[in-house]
This record gives sequence, C-alpha cells and structure tokens, in this order.
Amino acid sequence: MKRVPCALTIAGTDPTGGAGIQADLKTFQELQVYGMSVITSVLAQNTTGVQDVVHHSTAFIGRQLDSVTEDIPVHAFKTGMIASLDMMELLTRKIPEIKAPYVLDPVMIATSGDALIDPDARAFLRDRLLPLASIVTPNIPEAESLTGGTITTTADMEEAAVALVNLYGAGAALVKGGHLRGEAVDILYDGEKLYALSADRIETTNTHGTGCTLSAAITAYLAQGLPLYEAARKAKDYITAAIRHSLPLGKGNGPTNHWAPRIGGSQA
Ligand SMILES: Nc1ncnc2c1ncn2[C@@H]1O[C@H](COP(=O)(O)OP(=O)(O)O)[C@@H](O)[C@H]1O
Ligand SMILES: Cc1ncc(COP(=O)(O)OP(=O)(O)O)c(N)n1
Repeated sequence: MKRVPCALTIAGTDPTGGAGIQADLKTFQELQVYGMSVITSVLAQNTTGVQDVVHHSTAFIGRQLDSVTEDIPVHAFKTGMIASLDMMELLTRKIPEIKAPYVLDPVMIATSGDALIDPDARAFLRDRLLPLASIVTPNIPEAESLTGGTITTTADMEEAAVALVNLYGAGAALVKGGHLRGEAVDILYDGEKLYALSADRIETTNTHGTGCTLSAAITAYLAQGLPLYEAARKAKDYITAAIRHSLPLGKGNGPTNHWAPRIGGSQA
C-alpha cells in the first residue's frame, strides 16, 4: 500500500471550530493527510474571545502523546497553544523522540487580545522549544516578543526571521505579515536564503484561526514529503484561499474556511 501521510497537532481547542485543534484537523483532512491530535488545554472560546480554559495535566498530555506515537507513524507534527512552563518542559523531553519535521506555531495571544500562554513561559519557549523546531511561524507581535525588536517593515521581518534561525536556533522561520498593512507578505528564512511569500490582502475581519490553519497546512505538506520552501509556498496559497472563503459567522472575527461557500462568505 502507498504510504499514508500522517500528521499530528499538539494544541488547545476551539469549540466554534475556527482555531486550535479543530482548525488543524480540518486542514489536515482537506489536504488529504491523516490527522491526529493531542489536546493540551480545552477552551471555552468563540469568535469574540476566550471565556474559560481548563488545562490538562502534563501527565495526561504525555499519555495522549504516547498513545499516538506508540501506535501510528507521525510524518510531521505541529505545536500550537502550550499554556504553561510545565507543558513546555514535558514537550522538550518528548519532541526529540518524534523523528519527524516539527512546526512550532508560537501561539501567545489570540486576535481577540486574550493571552493564551503564561507570560513567564515565553522565554522558555524561545530558549528550549525553538531550537527543536524545523520551522517557527510567529506573527508580528510574537516575533517582536521572541526577538525583542520592533517590526513595522518587511526589512524588520527579514531581520527577525534571520535572528530566529541564527541567534535562537530554529531550523527555519516564517514571520507572518498579517498584522501589517498592504500586501499580505510573509518572510521565510531557511538558514540560507530569504524568501518573500506574498498575496493580495483580502478585505475581511473574518480571520479567526489564520495562524493555526497556515501552520497546519505547512505540517500537512511536510507530512506529504514536500521540501520546506514548497511546503511554505503551498501553505501560503492554502491560507489565502481559506481567508477568501472565510465565513461571516459569529459576533466577532469569523473563521477561515476550507471550501468555496455556496451561500454567504465574505468574498463569495
Ligand atoms: N486580510 C488578509 N488577507 C490575506 N492574507 C492574510 C490576511 N490576514 C492574514 N493573512 C495571512 O494569513 C496568515 C496568518 O497571518 P497572521 O494573521 O499574521 O497570523 P496569526 O493568525 O497567527 O495572527 C499569513 O500568511 C498572513 O499573511
Ligand atoms: C486553542 C487556540 N489556539 C490558538 C489560537 C490562536 O489562533 P490563531 O490562528 O493564531 O489566531 P486567531 O484565531 O487568534 O486569529 C486560538 N484562538 N485558540
């Protein structure tokens, strides 16, 4: 039988389906990759923000991870919301055992402004998780927090991407430009070359889950065996289409969507 690409996400949940584990699994499915998940935190959240959160114990997160990895091959994996220092410590021990490309989405703050990780875990994420990553995918505020610089231009994004690889030890960095104005330009640095991945900016407020969906798409393409640049380039096309097909659902920022809607949609 042909190899079935299998991808794993280690992240928190979104019951409205726009971000977190749910967005990741939808993306894996859409890209014809077998999707698996380890849940770190269960959130009560929607398009307007986060209402509540329950964190799983590190022991239980470890048990979930063992259940997956002892049974089914993982061809690529990603981490999203890892709320605490304890969870990060567990993952620094477990991740090297998974011999597959690792996409680190350094989730810190939701679009709604809600903090998703303990502020005291940020330095640990940078110093201990980042060096394990094949690629890290910060948005502008996350890249500023990780590098300590201010980012307002693509030149600043390039500088941050290079620092994340050369100073902090990530295998590659994709600094996402969704929070700037003008064209939606993301900067990829693979340790040798800088690339600008650009797309037209889509006029919509329905951007809930864009970062999760992009990093899940990179993970899916890596699980399929694509080289890093190809995976990032195709994932950029995927997220652009998902924003184009985003849905005006909920009272806040609606979710990205993976198929062209027949009814509604912000750009239908
Ligand atoms: N309005 C938009 N039009 C087109 N692409 C966008 C738009 N907003 C974000 N993107 C793209 O979506 C992806 C996620 O970016 P960003 O919003 O910066 O991350 P996050 O969701 O983690 O805050 C990036 O590829 C970014 O360029
Ligand atoms: C459980 C969970 N993880 C991550 C996020 C943040 O999602 P992201 O795609 O980075 O961006 P927004 O949804 O905030 O636009 C989340 N909300 N929940």
